[in-house]
Amino acid sequence: MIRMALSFWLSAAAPKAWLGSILLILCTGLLVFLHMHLNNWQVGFYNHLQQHSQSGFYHSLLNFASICSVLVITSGWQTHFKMLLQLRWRQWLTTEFIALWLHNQSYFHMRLAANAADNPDQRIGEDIQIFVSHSLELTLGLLRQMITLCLFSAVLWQLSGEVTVSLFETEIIFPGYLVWFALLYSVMGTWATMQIGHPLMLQNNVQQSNEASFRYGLVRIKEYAECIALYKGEAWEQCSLLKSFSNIIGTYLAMIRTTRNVTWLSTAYAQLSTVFAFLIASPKYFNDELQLGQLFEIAGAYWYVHSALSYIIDSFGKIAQWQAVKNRLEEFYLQLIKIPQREFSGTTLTCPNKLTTQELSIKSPDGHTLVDKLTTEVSVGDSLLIIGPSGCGKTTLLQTLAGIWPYFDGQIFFPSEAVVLFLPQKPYLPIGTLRQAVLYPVRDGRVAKEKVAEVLHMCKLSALIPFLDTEADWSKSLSQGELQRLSIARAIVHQPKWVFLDETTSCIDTTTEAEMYQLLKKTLSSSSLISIGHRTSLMAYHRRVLELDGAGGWRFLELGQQYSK
Ligand SMILES: Nc1ncnc2c1ncn2[C@@H]1O[C@H](COP(=O)(O)OP(=O)(O)OP(=O)(O)O)[C@@H](O)[C@H]1O
Repeated sequence: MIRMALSFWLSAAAPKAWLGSILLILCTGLLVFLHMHLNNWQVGFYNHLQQHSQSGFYHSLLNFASICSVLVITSGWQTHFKMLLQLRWRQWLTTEFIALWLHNQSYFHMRLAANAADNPDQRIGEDIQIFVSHSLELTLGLLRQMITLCLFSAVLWQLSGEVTVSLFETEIIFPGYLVWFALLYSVMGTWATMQIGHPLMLQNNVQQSNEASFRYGLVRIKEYAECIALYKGEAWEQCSLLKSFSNIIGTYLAMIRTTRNVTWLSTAYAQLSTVFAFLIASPKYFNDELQLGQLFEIAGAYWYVHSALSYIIDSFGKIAQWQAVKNRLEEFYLQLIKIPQREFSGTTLTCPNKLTTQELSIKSPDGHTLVDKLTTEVSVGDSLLIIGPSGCGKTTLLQTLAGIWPYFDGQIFFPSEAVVLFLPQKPYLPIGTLRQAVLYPVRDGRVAKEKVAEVLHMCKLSALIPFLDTEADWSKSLSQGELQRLSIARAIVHQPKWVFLDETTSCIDTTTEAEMYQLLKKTLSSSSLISIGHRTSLMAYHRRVLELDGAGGWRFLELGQQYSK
């Protein structure tokens, strides 16, 4: 995941990425340098105070003002460059993930996969944003602390001088003893924090999933508002939502406990460290080896070295959250790049003017055989009706022909170079104008408005013509029958050479259904028609009928033979 995310700096957006990064690093380095100046400034300031030098005091304040003004301006620019780089990185990463998700119909295949990554919407929408912002914040923080550590360790080493410890009549000299104290103190603190705080990483991961599931539950109520209202299922939905929310509460309570323990440790650690430097440097001060200004300079340098070394402790919450979203994105990314490489035993080849299957066997995800060794051929202009009991695999057969169902053996020769249109069982309309809905999935407006209006009129949808340019979520306001007739209008507008209809007229009365099929036959006279349906009346519009029995068996019915199911 990290390697994938870092390829932003090698992508087409690399010039902007590098420019932003360099400016950000320069600002960060300059800020540390200015903080070092401020620490050094303390020497003169406190010494002037100690010596009651008023002119020296004012001179120090003037110096302070000039350092601070550069610091303020640099801080502003650092924030600006950081946010800009965050935005560009997120934009690039989101575009990559959307492309991967939609590429090779991975969004569909992922639904079939066992242990598929949950809530891809949250992973693309929110996890990427957190990943990018935390990655930048943590990297910049690390960089800042490393520069701080290098600069201030040198200062502290010089200021510490040497201490001599007598051990068994041997004198041991420790140079830079304050640096060693800071190192020891921080290593102990970091180790203790990791011990206490490590559950936070897993808890963050679980909480991201809980939040996503809860949000999904809320969205489903919006989506299925009509069904829930008709069933009066409010109590059930409320119970289900509260149950989902109780998972959030449970994990959050565990997070509160872990965070409280980490806070106890980190606060005690930070408070102790403020007096620690004074404590170890004070003997020299009381022996008049140091002035007050120098004592403050040592304490300041110690504080910077100590805070650089305590980076993991200070950023622990952020690191835990970053780790959680990184894992979630990694899991999602691995599934997305593996799906197109999955091994299928069946093959689909291109063949002009003919749809052929050779020994085509289709299985359900749990291994149940739906169709066994189907061999058939449909020529251009021909028509075929597929029938069979509910759940026998009719839709799955169509999905296999369309190339989106992976569990099949045998060979399919599919006329994919010709214009092919699948009208699925559940009509789908994108959010937009009614004209866009009819033209879907074509985006451009090559088809004239008058032509679309004429087709709507043919499909008995004249009442919708005035709304052709009205934007709405049309699938919410149209009836199921209207949606199905709109699908037929779509087929007429696109003029496919092959049209597959999966129970496309199941919600339409038989008289209108007959009219729609006659219309299709007339307007798509040279096209092949492959339909799925339960009504025997549909047989009249197809030359052949294929019956599936759901246990793998299949047969072609003779014309006029009664459908027994
Ligand atoms: N995404 C899926 N995951 C698991 N099982 C599935 C999936 N899609 C279909 N199936 C199973 O495959 C079998 C065939 O389903 P399919 O939708 O093809 O039946 P059908 O004949 O079209 O039914 P109907 O006439 O009711 O629409 C069913 O048992 C169904 O549960």
